[in-house]
Amino acid sequence: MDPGFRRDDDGRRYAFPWTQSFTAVTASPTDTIVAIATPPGAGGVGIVRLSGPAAHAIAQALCGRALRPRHAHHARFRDGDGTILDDGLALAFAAPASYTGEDVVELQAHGSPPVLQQLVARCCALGARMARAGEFSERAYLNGRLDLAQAEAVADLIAAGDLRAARAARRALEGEFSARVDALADALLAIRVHVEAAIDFADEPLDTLGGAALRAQLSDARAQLDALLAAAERGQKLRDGLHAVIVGPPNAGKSSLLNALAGSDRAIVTDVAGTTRDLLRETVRIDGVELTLVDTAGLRAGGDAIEREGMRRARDELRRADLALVVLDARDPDAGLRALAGDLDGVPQRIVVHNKIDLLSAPPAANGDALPASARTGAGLDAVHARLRAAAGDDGAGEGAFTARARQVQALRRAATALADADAALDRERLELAAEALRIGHDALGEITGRTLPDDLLGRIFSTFCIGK
Ligand SMILES: Nc1nc2c(c(=O)[nH]1)N(C=O)[C@@H](CNc1ccc(C(=O)N[C@@H](CCC(=O)O)C(=O)O)cc1)CN2
Ligand SMILES: Nc1nc2c(ncn2[C@@H]2O[C@H](COP(=O)(O)OP(=O)(O)OP(=O)(O)O)[C@@H](O)[C@H]2O)c(=O)[nH]1
Ligand SMILES: [Mg+2]
Repeated sequence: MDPGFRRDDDGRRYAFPWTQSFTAVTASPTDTIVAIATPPGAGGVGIVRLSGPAAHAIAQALCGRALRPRHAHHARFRDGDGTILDDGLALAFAAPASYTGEDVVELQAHGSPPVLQQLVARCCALGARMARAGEFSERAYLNGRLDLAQAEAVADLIAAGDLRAARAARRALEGEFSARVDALADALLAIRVHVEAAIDFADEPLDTLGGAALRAQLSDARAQLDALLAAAERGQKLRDGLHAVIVGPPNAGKSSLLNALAGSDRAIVTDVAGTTRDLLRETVRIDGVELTLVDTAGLRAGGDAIEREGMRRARDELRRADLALVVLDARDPDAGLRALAGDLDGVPQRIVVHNKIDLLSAPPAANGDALPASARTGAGLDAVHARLRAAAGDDGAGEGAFTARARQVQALRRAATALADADAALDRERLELAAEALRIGHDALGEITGRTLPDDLLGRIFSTFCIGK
């Protein structure tokens, strides 16, 4: 049913083989690439990875023996003059059964940066060249081992800041996102075939050509696409983590609260109203969940040119926020809230903190949803933590969530617009227009998995990966 894909023994999906439109991009790379695959710095073990047709010959020269694929060999890695660079494990994979789909060798040496660099240099002397960022995964993609969404999920997995994001990237890597995109693309293909066939019977009304079934299929596809778009939008947030912006009137204690939540003296705190001007971003982890906190300039009328620019940046940041952490002076919270006027409109979530409760003569009265706290004494901060944690955990990390990228969300939006256009064209029995809109929608979906791709996109995507990945 889906000839573009096969499954491996574990049931993992691989895009294979590539469709016709794709061969132009897959001109087979013939050079052998090398890179340090482990992170920079000293470590217990460091891995140098080779991929390409000369990988086995280069490794054989280094190790002084042939390597049996998929067996670990303990070997001495030697320089050109016979000097021992290191001893370690060599592991060979024969094409196509490897990560990249090419011949691959791993030299697992001691994790010493100068040793690893020398091993790379020796591989280059033997005919390899240094890999570009993301080039191993790019080859895995070009060889049909991973589709594009899966390759991007590899990079997202590596970059995941917490376990939730890592799990969601794993699901995208397993192909859950790709499978839903492909199912939708298949449905669109069937609809396109139907419309193209109907065009050939131009004098018949659509009704007599199975029009009702066609319209039902299209409306079904649109509903599926909307659900996928919503899931991908949540997936984008999962990848990026919750973006919480601290706002409030000057001097309310926003910077003090940032410092208290971050557990360090990041922001300047003074009793001068208008201390903070620039945005200050800090990544904090609460119970293993990562979120970004942004401290901003206090919002009020007036102020000098610098402060006004600070407020402009604060409002700008607030428009992109997932959550506003509103800090008010507990001694007069209502005045503070009034000063924020319409600034909080359109922010999806908010947590209101009444700060400086240590200055109140009586304990604070319950005040709606607001959390009484003191950035100075730490009172009430546990509740602020808990609310932030709940907000960050409530952004789609549930069962079945997968990471997605802006590129993918945009492609889904283009597809949704195209399907709406197709529907409108069918309303007016404009079959050619509908066919064209369906083609645009189909292509947009193909861009996500990389089955149909504008030329310049590949390089841009893989260049954001790490070297050695
Ligand atoms: N040492 C090491 N660990 C690693 C990697 C690696 O490259 N080296 N990986 C790098 O990202 C990840 C694992 N990814 C891999 C994916 C496919 C194959 C592979 O050899 N695939 C063959 C055989 C499949 C099998 O026997 O199960 C194939 O698909 O045909 C290897 C690693 C994580 N751990
Ligand atoms: N007593 C008391 N003082 C606090 C508390 N939180 C902050 N302050 C003080 O309030 C003053 C202003 O604190 P900041 O954290 O700089 O306030 P801000 O909201 O960042 O102010 P701007 O950056 O100017 O908008 C400083 O003198 C802080 O020490 C608190 O919980 N209790
Ligand atoms: Mg401040």
